[in-house]
Amino acid sequence: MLDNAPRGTICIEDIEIGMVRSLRKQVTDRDIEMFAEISTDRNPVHLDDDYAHDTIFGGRIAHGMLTAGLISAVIGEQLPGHGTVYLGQSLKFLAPVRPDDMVLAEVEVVEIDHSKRRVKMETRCIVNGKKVLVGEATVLAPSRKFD
Ligand SMILES: C[C@@H](O)CC(=O)SCCNC(=O)CCNC(=O)[C@H](O)C(C)(C)COP(=O)(O)OP(=O)(O)OC[C@H]1O[C@@H](n2cnc3c(N)ncnc32)[C@H](O)[C@@H]1OP(=O)(O)O
Repeated sequence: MLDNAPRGTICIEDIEIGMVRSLRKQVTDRDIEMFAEISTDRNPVHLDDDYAHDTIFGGRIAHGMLTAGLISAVIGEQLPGHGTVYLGQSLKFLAPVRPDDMVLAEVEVVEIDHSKRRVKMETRCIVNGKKVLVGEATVLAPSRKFD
C-alpha cells in the first residue's frame, strides 16, 4: 500500500533546509519474492521459513536493499523528485523489516550546495516508531534553469 503523496519535482531553487518528504508502504511476501527475483539475491533468510526460524531474526525478513529502495522512491518521486540523479547513499540497517511490516521512509534536507546543485539528506525508515534504517543521501537536483 502506497500513500497518495504528492508527486513531481522540487527544483534546487525551491529546496530548503529542513524540508521533509515521506511515503508509507507495507512490505509484503510478494515484494520480497519479486525483489529476490529481480536482484537474484535468494538468501534463504528472506525466502525460507524453516531456515529463517533458526537465525537471530527468528523468522523471514526483507532484503535490506528492498527497504532502502523506498528511500530512493521518496527521492525520485518527491524530493527533489523527477529528474534527480542519485550521487551517493550511506546505509545502516539497525533492525529487521518483517513481511507485512508497514515502513515509513523519510528524507530530510540537511545541506544544499546551490553552485553544484547538490543536496544532502538524512534518510531513515521507521517501523512502529522504531528506526530500522538510517543513512545519508547525496543527490544532484533538477534546476529550472535546465528545463
Ligand atoms: C545480503 C542480504 O541478503 C541480507 C539482508 O539484506 S539482511 C536484511 C538487512 N539487515 C537487517 O535487517 C539487519 C538489521 N539489524 C539488526 O537487526 C541489528 O543491528 C543486529 C541484530 C544485526 C545487531 O543488533 P544487536 O546485536 O542488538 O546490536 P546492538 O544494538 O547491541 O549494537 C551493538 C553494536 O553494533 C552497532 N550496530 C548495530 N547495528 C549496526 C548497524 N546496522 N550498523 C552499524 N553498527 C551497528 C551498535 O551501534 C553497537 O555499537 P557499539 O559501538 O558497541 O555501541
